[in-house]
Amino acid sequence: MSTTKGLEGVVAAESKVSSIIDDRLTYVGYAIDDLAEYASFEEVVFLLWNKRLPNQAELAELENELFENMTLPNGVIEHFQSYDIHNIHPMAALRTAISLLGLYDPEADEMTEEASRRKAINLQAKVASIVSAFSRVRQGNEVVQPKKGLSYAANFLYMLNGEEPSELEVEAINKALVLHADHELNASTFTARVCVATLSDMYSGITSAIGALKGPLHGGANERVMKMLLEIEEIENAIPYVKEKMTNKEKIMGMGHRVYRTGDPRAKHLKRMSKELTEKHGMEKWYEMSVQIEEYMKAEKGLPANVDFYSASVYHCLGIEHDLYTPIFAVSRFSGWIAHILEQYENNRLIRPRADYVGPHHQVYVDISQR
Ligand SMILES: CC(=O)SCCNC(=O)CCNC(=O)[C@H](O)C(C)(C)COP(=O)(O)OP(=O)(O)OC[C@H]1O[C@@H](n2cnc3c(N)ncnc32)[C@H](O)[C@@H]1OP(=O)(O)O
Ligand SMILES: O=C([O-])CC(=O)C(=O)O
Repeated sequence: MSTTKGLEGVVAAESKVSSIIDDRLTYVGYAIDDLAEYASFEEVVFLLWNKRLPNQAELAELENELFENMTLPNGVIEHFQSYDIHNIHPMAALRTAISLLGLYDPEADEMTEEASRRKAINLQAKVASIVSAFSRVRQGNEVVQPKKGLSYAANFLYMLNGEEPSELEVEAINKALVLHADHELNASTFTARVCVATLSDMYSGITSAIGALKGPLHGGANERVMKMLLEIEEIENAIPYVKEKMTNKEKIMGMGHRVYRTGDPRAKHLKRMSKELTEKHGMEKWYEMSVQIEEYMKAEKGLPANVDFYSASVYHCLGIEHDLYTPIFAVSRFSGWIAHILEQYENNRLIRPRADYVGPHHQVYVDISQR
């Protein structure tokens, strides 16, 4: 048997959700550049789940359903209060909270289209509330209820900070949510599909996917990009810092990608946003430092920046706690995971590859007293 380490280049599913062809990303055939420029996150959610853009009435209905389902069961908030929250990573808390949420849903194992749709709304609505409630509880603040009339992005910031966000803040978060929503068969989406291909339930699929997104080679990279920028501290330290990392064979977070060769088409949108926000907040050094790292890695190693790279300085300017960066990624990616889970259910077959056994053969069992 031949193996492909990391399944590189292996085509493991057919999908109508998103595509990466010649380094161009589309959601259901719509260019990411257009969606990032013009679409609300709710429109993208509708697109990914229904494979078409909504009309006004359909969009209003989805917005309302998401709003109506944002309030969390008390048990989820109480569970945040039940452990040493300061020593818990919010991705671990989110993973457990979603699993817990499944226990409150009498239809968790129901497989009808209608039940799946209700679960999809429930999960997408509540993930923003869970991430913000975790942060509020950790800071010793009251959990904030969503506000009618605000968009999903605005409500997320409102529940997080307890005050209505500015237009620029909403634009930044909406754009980030649109850009992170789906990405073909990335590691966490694949994980979700493998899980539900056993005909397990949607809560299990999403919980598994959160676990995969949490890792630093995937969604966990954005938090580490900010950690790196803070360690670098001043612009003149950037290149020596990167050179030393490369000499030590350490990876530069936010750089490189399994699929993109010329560059990640999402990065330029976040780069623009980073420039605008860092200038507005007098934090230009984070942007300038990032540009230097990006240019060095491209020129010296041929490695382009990925979506995680500039999102770090964007979120930093919005005053978001650094360990919430990956949970924000998850808030957005729920939409893609759900779209893929629905697609998997529609045309399911168990996903079960083989392993090339490379261990010893013909071992003779020896009694424990003789070992
Ligand atoms: C949303 C997302 O998930 S985007 C990705 C987020 N992850 C990161 O930003 C973490 C940093 N990047 C990486 O670790 C990788 O580029 C990945 C995981 C994204 C892709 O990995 P793979 O396709 O498996 O590439 P792999 O890790 O095998 O790297 C190939 C070569 O490029 C080098 N390389 C790849 N990425 C980096 C990096 N960020 N910094 C330094 N060197 C790198 C590797 O060291 C390796 O070099 P070698 O052939 O001399 O040993
Ligand atoms: O596709 C990947 O491997 C990782 C990625 O960029 C994403 O999930 O957005």
